[in-house]
Amino acid sequence: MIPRLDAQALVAGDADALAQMRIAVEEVGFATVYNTKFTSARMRFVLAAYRAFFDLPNEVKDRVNMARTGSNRGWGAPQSEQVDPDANPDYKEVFDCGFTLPEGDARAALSVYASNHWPKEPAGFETVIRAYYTQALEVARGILRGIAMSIGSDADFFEDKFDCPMALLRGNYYPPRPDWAGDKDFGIGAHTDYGCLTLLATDGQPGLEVQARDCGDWLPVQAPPGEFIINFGEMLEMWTEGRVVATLHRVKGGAEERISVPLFFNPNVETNVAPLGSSKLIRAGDHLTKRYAETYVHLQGIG
Ligand SMILES: O=C(O)CCC(=O)C(=O)O
Ligand SMILES: [Fe+2]
Repeated sequence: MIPRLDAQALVAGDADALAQMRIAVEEVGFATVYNTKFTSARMRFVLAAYRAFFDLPNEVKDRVNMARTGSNRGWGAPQSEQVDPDANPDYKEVFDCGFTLPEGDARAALSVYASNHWPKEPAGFETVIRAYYTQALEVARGILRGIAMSIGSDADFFEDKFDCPMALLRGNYYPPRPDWAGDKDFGIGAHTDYGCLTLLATDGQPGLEVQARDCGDWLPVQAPPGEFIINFGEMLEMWTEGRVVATLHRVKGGAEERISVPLFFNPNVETNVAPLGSSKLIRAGDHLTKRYAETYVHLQGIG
């Protein structure tokens, strides 16, 4: 069973919500979350902006193709990412944007803080997506407070490690599963997310499957617009000495097209995500750069 959490109760430190979060982080690796500040109408508006972008002809989207850059901002065409080395490149397409550092911050030279590539059309796309980015970061910060409390840490343990987060906001567009697709073809192949917390909005279409940790079965997970799916990534698993679990998930895809919008809430580049209490150093930026270089086809071999 995937826990279903009340976001506001969680942020307020409500004991039941924290107990459920603890099950989510330690046993399941996933949860769904309701009662955030996002209404279903607001989320439909954001999803519609992504849909309008993905509906453009490929020649138009190609003007912001990330493949011509050394980073991951802009459009990623179908087959531009291979999250599972044992599967074929994913048949989804994506649009990625990231964090803008304060003026003059020297970290702007790093690819994990690369400048965004905004398309000129659809009209208003940049404004809508930037506003969502800012609001989604706030929701993710609140959930991270809840995670910290649920595992017995200070509520603000993560705060200063996420003030300039390498947070990546993605729109995923899954066309109907192509008729040529075989056993090794996925909308997105089986993977764990690279960072700490993923806040995932979807258009309500089914498609996401999560691998049950006990029996290995693939369980469907769904949330309507206005509710979110959350999961925990590799950095948080390392950082908490395996107490928080990063769980495999995938999208095989079905007869209907589908849009999902994950916010990958990754910490500041310099954060040490080595197991707490160990004397090791694992820089968050190094882990993220390595995983990007493994999975984005145009970055393979870089990093
Ligand atoms: O589309 C989904 O539901 C999941 C997407 C996902 O796992 C990802 O983008 O990392
Ligand atoms: Fe994922």
